[in-house]
Formats: sequence, structure tokens, C-alpha cells
Amino acid sequence: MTVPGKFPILLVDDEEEMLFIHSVMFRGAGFSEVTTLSDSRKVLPLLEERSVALIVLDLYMPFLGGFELLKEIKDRFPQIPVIIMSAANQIELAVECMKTGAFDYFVKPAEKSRLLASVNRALELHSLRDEVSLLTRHFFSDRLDREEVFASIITRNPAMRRIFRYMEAVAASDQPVLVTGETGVGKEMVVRALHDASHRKGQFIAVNVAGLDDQAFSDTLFGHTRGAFTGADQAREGLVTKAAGGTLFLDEIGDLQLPSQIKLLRLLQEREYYPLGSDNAKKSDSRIVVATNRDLKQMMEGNSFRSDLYYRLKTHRIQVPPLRDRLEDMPLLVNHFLDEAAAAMGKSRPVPPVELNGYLAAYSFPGNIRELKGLIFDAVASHQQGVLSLETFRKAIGNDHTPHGPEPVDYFKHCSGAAGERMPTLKEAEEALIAHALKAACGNQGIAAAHLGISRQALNKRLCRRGENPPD
Ligand SMILES: Nc1ncnc2c1ncn2[C@@H]1O[C@H](COP(=O)(O)OP(=O)(O)OP(=O)(O)O)[C@@H](O)[C@H]1O
Repeated sequence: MTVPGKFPILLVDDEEEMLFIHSVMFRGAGFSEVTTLSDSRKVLPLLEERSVALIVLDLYMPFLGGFELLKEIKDRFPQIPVIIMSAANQIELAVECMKTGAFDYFVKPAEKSRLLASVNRALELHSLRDEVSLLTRHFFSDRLDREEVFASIITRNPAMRRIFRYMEAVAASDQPVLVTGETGVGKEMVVRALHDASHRKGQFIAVNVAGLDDQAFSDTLFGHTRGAFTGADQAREGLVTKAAGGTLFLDEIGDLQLPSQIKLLRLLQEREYYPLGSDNAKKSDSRIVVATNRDLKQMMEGNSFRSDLYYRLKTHRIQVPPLRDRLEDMPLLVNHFLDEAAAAMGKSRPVPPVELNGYLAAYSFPGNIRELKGLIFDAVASHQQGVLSLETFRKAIGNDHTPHGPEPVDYFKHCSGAAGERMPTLKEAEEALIAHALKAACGNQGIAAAHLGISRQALNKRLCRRGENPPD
């Protein structure tokens, strides 16, 4: 379902009465920008000047007939859907119009519900086409239109940069967005950036739906009228109203109860809702974004998440990778949190031990960036002499430090000249191991050294010997 308000519609008909009837009908359906023209000769100049989302065009008009005008429009403005209105029920003419590019054909007087359904379909298709072309444009370039929107998300990981480009492409869409990823990977930060990139004028409203029973969910989102239930002394405005023109973020959507899932689906499909105690539906134009660290697909298969809601929510999908899959971000994040922690505690920034990045990179970080942030803040709070000790981190991670490293590989296969023919020499095996560790660490030598179980200096020496590194 499209949000009618933001689509400018143009009605063209030489009969003023018809223009009046149709403009009242479209305004009543929520289209706030409806322009009427009774002189078909003015249509093309108007399209040169203004953006129009859809045209409803009469076929029989003096001076410039609807069919000729349709050809001109499709020639010069092929992206604008045109719906034809004709006084004659002629199959051949209807076929000709559709062949020329009309979206639909109606014989006057058109049935209101059918005409509105056709307009909505045309607009939905129109906005999907816009999105596809935006997506294509973004995917083929590395550039972000507004770097500043993503500045707070510290990263240089290529997958994250691709996510940012995707976010820019879908930011303006009204369709829902599903953000998934393990706990602490930064899903909420991503959702906020998506709102900032969207140019939406309304507020960003976030609510955690975990633990809300169905009544609390309805009350929180849709509000209630005075006296709707015992204790409802005052009417309450729901968060959907507060997020009008903005973004409504529903966190932990995997914990939403089944009865509430039906209500959310209705809100997404119909774009309307009922406050508790009211029979009057209210319209909503807020963009819904949801996040979860649970596997919704698996929940759907186990019947604890509705499949219709799942498919509706995943119109746009963002999967935020875990920290262990973007190790090149580790040193950046460590530095960022050291600065942040020192500033928050009014201390001078301590110096981290040289082995820190390598040590942290070998840990799987189930709590992801939130866990890393906590570790650094704790270390900064407890340090005394301006230097952080690796021991602090060892103690904090303790037995949980189950080193994870790059995927195991068949090193022999990677040793030049040794593929199954003979045993590799020690030198060949070492080179293959180093190359693999560096690749897995995205070139970061500290992290690669940790994977190899040697110090950074030892790795550096080996690389110098091979002439690949200037000495430290
Ligand atoms: N790339 C990043 N740069 C800087 N800080 C980050 C980054 N990613 C996450 N953080 C910080 O990590 C913490 C967790 O982030 P956030 O709340 O967005 O994660 P989440 O995925 O929504 O977590 P949960 O699933 O538990 O709700 C926050 O303090 C956030 O500021």
C-alpha cells in the first residue's frame, strides 16, 4: 500500500464536472496534491515544470486528443503512469492505448474502488521502479551521498560500506526495513542512520517490544481513548502518531507476541490503526523499521512468527555482520572507545599494549561491539599509570577466550609446487601460512600475528626477510 499524500496527481478532462468529481474522490482518498487541467494543450508544458506521479487522462478532448497526448507523454516522460478514461467502450481503442503504454483503461463513469485500486497499483509500481534505479546507481559506485550520516558508525569494512550504500538507496522508500544481526553489532545505530538518511521530517521513535503483552503493545503503539479500559482516565497518544512523518523503530521484533503480530501486519498493509476504545481508524505515514538478533525464518518455520508478517517486513533487509567478521575494524574501534572512555572519565587517554589488537582479534566476541566497548571502558576506569596492561583484558575475558581464527585450510594445497606431488618445504609452508593469516586479518599484521601465535615483531621480521616489509 502506498502513502497517497506525497504523490502529486494530474487529472486531465475537458469536462469541468468530471474534473471536480475525480478531484474530490482523490482528495478523499488521501491525495493532497491534485492538479486539474481542462485544456489538454497545457499538459506537456506543465510536466516540463513540475513533478507528477500519475496522470488520469480523458480520451476525447478538443484541440489535442487523449491518444495523441498519451503518445507524447510516453515519449517524453515514460516514467509517469497514465490511466485512460474513455466515454466509449471500444476494445480496439483500449488495446491501442495499452500498447502505447497506458497503465490501465476505464470506461466512464469508473467505479471508485476499482479506479483507486488501479491508481495505488500504478504508484506502487512507480515507486518500486524508482527504488530499483536508485539501487542500481548506488551499487555501481563506491561513493556515499552523505558520509556525515554514517560518521558515528566506526568502520572501514567493505561489507559495512556496501550496507551504507544500500541504506542510502532505500532510505527514501516507505517500505519496511528488517535489520538483523547478533546482539551488540550496532543495529540500532544503523536504524538511526537510516532515519537520518531518509530526510523524513518527523521524529525517530524507538520502542523495545520484548516483554510487551498484546494489550501493552496496542496501547503503546496505538494509544487509547479516555475510558477505554479501567484506569484510562486520560486519552493517550500512541507512538505511531508520535512518529508521524518519521520513523517508528520496533526493536526485538522476534519477541513480539502472535496477536500483536496480526496488528502490526494490518498497520503495514492498510496503513491504518484503531486506538483502544475507538471505532475510528487513524491513518499512519510513519516508516516502520524493525530489528532482531533472532532467526525469524526459523521462528516462522516453528510457527512462532507469522510468515505473512515476515515477508512484509523483509521488503528491505540489512544484515549487520558480527565483529569477528570485520577484524579490520578492531583497531579503529579500540582507539575510538579509548578516546570516548578517557573523555567520559576525565582521564588522559592511556596507551594500549601493542599486542592488544591481536589478542582481541583472536576472541570471538559474542557480545560484539557492545562487549568490546565495555571491556575498553572497564580497562580505562581501572588503569593507573597511563599504560593499559594486557593482563586486564586477559582477566576480563578469562576462560571465555576461546580463540577463533581464520577458517582452517589445506595449507599443503596452497604451497607452490607442492600440490599433492611432494611435501612442502618449511619455507613454503611458512609463506602459505603467513599469506593466509594476513588475508584473514585484512592485512592487519597485529591480528595476523595473533592468528599465527607469534608476536607482531616476529611476523614483521619474517616479512622483512622476504622483502615485503620495511623493518619496524
Ligand atoms: N560501528 C560502531 N561504531 C561505534 N560504536 C558502535 C558501533 N557499533 C556499535 N557501537 C556501540 O555498541 C553498542 C551496541 O550498539 P547497538 O545498541 O546499536 O547494538 P544492537 O545490535 O542494536 O544490540 P542489541 O541486539 O542488543 O539491541 C552501542 O553503545 C553503540 O554505540
